[in-house]
Amino acid sequence: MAPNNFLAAIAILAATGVAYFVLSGYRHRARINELRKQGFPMPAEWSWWFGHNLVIFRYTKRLPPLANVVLAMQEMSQEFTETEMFLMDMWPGYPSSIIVFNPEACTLISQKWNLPRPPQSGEAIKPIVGGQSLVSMNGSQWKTWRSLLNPGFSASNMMNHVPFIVDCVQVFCDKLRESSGNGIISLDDFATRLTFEVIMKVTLDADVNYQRGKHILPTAFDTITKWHSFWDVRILWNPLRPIVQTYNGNVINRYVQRELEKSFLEMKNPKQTNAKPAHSVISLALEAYIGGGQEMGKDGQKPQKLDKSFIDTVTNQIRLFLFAGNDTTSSTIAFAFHMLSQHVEALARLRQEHDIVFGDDVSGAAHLLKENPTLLNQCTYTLACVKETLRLYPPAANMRRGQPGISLPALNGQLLPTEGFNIVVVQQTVHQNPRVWVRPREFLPERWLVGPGHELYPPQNAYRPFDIGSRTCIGQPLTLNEIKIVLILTARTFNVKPAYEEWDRLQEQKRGIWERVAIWTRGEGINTVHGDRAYQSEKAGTHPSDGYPCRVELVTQEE
Ligand code: HEM
Repeated sequence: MAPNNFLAAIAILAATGVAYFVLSGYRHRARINELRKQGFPMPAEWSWWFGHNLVIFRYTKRLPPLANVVLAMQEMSQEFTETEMFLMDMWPGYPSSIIVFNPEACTLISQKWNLPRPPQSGEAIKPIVGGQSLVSMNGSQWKTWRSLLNPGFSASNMMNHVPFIVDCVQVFCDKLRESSGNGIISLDDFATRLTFEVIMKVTLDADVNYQRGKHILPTAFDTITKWHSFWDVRILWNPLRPIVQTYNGNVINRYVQRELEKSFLEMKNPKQTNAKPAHSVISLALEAYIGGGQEMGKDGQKPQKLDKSFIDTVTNQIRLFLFAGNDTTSSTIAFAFHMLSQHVEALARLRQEHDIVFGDDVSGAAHLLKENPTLLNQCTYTLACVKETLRLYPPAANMRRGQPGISLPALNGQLLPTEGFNIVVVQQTVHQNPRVWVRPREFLPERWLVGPGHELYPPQNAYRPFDIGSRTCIGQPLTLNEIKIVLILTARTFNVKPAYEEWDRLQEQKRGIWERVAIWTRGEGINTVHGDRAYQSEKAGTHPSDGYPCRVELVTQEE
């Protein structure tokens, strides 16, 4: 092709692309404008050029710079108490979404209609997970994989993991003990290392000793999540991001696939390899793959080797578990410590429960738990503290795709068409909806122990940190066991006190000249959300700000 023709072809292609973009943008905004005129609830400040993107900016500016975007959504929700849902036109950066905090509508979305997940729920975590996984699958593909992976996460299988989790938490305790009286630590970092160790064992049966040292897999994983954001364009548009994430993704894939081949070999030749009983997620999924001719094997024959598409998808699933099992649980552990540090009466009652269930000898609890994991079920107040922490600091949102012919009933009776929109359930707002929750912003574990009829009794369907329905979080039993074990083995030994004031002073001293000038001209920024310095910040999921700097002290005999 002559150079002139080539340039002309490029110009035509570019002009067609621009025309298509302008036309679809016009069509999109025209539809929103029409809905706006019809009274579809949405922020009043909307424009043909920017949709509602400037509104988000206005709200995020009222929060600390690293506050999670869900906190801005929660603030916005206060303007929509009549409908308990509203539309945000975020095109072209993100599909326009109906933000929902009405518990009754949530039951329709996840339970009654079980709406599909939108493509964005997979795309948003693709750099972390690598490709198709449970989170992005829908229909029969999701069903097949979910039933293959369910056994590994069943409540009964989780009991098999209790002794190992206890061992990991004991290392966590040793580290806290070494830190006591020794300066500020990042509790989020300690908890992240613990939960990574646990999830590696639960999914791959691998001992990585990450709390004490380095390991190639969590290091690669940590690099990927540090280069990840669900919304921050400073990270998302960094040209180096895909290179760093692909390189580290390949490191993880190679590791997971080696483990997969090893388990497959052990399973095919149990006598030769002296294989132990299978408890890990990967072993149980392989067992179903080898044994279950109906779904994964060919013609009912036991497969002799793993096929490529199975290997690739199972690798993505494992990467998903490593991410979800680590990020959400570690932040919840840090927030649970935070809540107990602020509510001494709850901490006292928690300790009392542990005295009753495990006896006065604090050092004996680990052994008792390993011998009899069902003791966990007797710790009802401990569970109540975990539930209340998850109510106030839920780490995950729920996203679904609207469908033709499906309309959401708003609180005021309006019917809102969902076709073409994503639906985002912001758990923070559902969990603190003052219409249905009594004293919504207070940490009150006792609400989980009172009976129906009591004013604190939790309203139906308004508590959904793991969401409800067939797509409920697969990791719920693991999470609850793990955090309960952490509290049982730490609460009577350590006092954890937030050290934000000291931390902020240290950061102030480290400021360079330009930073000081900038602060002198525009003033100190906001660093709390509703008075909470440990607000949910942006680090892949919703972690406590600045990694929860704190000091650890040993509990004295008088306490
Ligand atoms: C505090 C801890 C956790 C919270 C609050 C949480 C929350 C959630 C939520 C809200 C969903 C969406 C459900 C829906 O769309 O209906 C979900 C799904 C999921 N979670 Fe979790 N999660 C946690 C821990 C874990 C752990 C430990 C794992 C795995 C090791 C895990 C794996 C998953 C998976 C695979 C899904 C997708 C399930 C499906 O679509 O079938 N999560 N989680």
